Amino acid sequence: MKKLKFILDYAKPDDKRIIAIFFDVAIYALAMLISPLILSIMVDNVIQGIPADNQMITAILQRLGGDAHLRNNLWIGSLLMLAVYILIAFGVHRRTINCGLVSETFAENIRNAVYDHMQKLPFAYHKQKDSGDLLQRCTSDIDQIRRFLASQISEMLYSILIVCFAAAILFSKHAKLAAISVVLLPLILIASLIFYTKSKKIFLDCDIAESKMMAVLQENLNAMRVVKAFHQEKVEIDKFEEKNEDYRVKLFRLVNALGIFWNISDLIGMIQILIMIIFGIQFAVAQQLSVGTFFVFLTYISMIIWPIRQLGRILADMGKVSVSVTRIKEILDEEAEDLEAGIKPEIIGDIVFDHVSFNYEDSEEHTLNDVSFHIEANTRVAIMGPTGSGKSSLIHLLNGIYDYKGGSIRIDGHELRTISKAWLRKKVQIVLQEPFLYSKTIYENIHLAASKSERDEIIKAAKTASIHNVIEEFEKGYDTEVGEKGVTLSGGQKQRLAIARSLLLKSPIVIFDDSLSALDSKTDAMIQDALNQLDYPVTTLMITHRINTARSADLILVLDHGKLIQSGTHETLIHEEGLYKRIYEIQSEGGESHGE
Ligand SMILES: Nc1ncnc2c1ncn2[C@@H]1O[C@H](COP(=O)(O)OP(=O)(O)OP(=O)(O)O)[C@@H](O)[C@H]1O
Repeated sequence: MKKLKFILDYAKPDDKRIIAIFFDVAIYALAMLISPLILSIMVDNVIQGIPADNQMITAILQRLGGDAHLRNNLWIGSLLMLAVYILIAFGVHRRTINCGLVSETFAENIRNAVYDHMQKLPFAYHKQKDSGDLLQRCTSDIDQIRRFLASQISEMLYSILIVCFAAAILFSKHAKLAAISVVLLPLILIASLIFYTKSKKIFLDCDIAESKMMAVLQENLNAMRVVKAFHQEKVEIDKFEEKNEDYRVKLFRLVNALGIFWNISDLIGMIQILIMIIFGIQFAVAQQLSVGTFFVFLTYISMIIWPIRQLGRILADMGKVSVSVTRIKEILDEEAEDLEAGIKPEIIGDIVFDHVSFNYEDSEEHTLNDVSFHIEANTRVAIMGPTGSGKSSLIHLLNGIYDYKGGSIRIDGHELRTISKAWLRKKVQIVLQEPFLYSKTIYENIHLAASKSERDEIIKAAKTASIHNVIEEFEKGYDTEVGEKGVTLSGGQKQRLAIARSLLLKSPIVIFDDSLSALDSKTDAMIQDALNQLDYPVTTLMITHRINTARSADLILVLDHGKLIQSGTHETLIHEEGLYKRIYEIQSEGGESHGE
């Protein structure tokens, strides 16, 4: 019931639309039931001249000019049949449109709701979740419900109307033959229910096999660079073929099971029709049944068998819809981040870490352990340390992507947790090591977060990031498309574009997450000079493995295993026994240690 309410909440069908669907299905079912009746009247009462045993039929025949007139003008009967067929087409057409409107409205609303909600979920949620699974929930699961709304619900209604009315008409015409005509139908119903209950696992296996195949495909497309670099084409092809083969086998099992079910139910259905024909002929010979009524029996029984065979299918689909609703609800039930809650103070950029500790949800160990330091506003800080020492984790605490577990982080004296996340993320910019660029123009990519910026501000930011000259060399300059549709930028060019994008916001705190790593020393130095000459105060934090980048910093923080093991300036640290001095010595000898 809750799940139905969930579907209706998003489908938002108004009462008029629901009434219209009932009306369309009723017209369709009625017309389907009337057409064999007209044929039967034509055969019995018009062509054979047998008097009608029903007052209403007699009255209608008389209104149309009487049996003799109709016999001489058979086109009148044909015209009536045509009108009924037009009614059937009208009912089906209207039903498709109205059900389509409800199902498509549902799909659009739920897609928007899920997408909207996913944007507001914390980064930690996205990090934990498999993106392929999320994608499947947003596409296949929604489509499963959409298809059910588009066809199965009206089909169910149609089946109920047809089965009830056809059975009632048959029993009113010839109760004995009617009873004989439905004697095997419970068998078909039972076969259908058993089949769809038993085959649930086969359906599920198919879905799982398909999603595994899609996961390999998705991973392969994302990792194409690694595949090529390590010559893994053959391994990848084998991996895909294995999953594809598994999917084919599961699908074949399903097709096979479906084939067996359809054949068995076809056979029972045909035996049922045969039984009806044998008894019907006997009743006809005994003058207890007219040819027209016999024809009505034949048509109605075929019409009843189909919905009964389908019932199991509809129930199985209802099971799948229920699973899909649960999977979509799981996303929507996740608690969204309240980005606006909190204070919005002016920020200059004074940062204090006071005995800060942090660990990820899925990890018991401290990623950062009792880290304390003070960064004065408008200074430049280098963060160094071996890989996995906690550098990136530390900076992600600073813009509220993750929440610290112990201690206190204060920006300009304000406890970080009390500051609105939306506000904080405007004030603390992170330039990632591997920045993401949209498939848009260079201009739009830089312009992204600071939509109000003028063109000259964009050019100024690009100059500071030492990318302006490169952009100018492209034929379309700032209007050059990047990504899938356009030029491919080098790692260093992407980093510089991302730096320009971040600088445009003029945030008081800018963090470079090893985002100068793909630049040569000359460009690195040029950017640092430009940063020193910014016409507004900015506190800069740079994660780096290079002594050359760190040496001019006002403060160098050295992390190891989540602890702050050294802090000071280049001059003090090279005279102190420790990791910094070792890295310095190795890099001075000509090599570049990456802090290992
Ligand atoms: N999302 C996550 N969930 C669980 N553990 C994580 C997550 N991200 C990082 N870690 C773990 O936290 C520790 C610190 O990682 P972090 O990325 O902060 O190190 P780092 O110093 O920036 O390393 P690198 O120089 O290689 O980027 C590592 O042991 C890492 O495996």
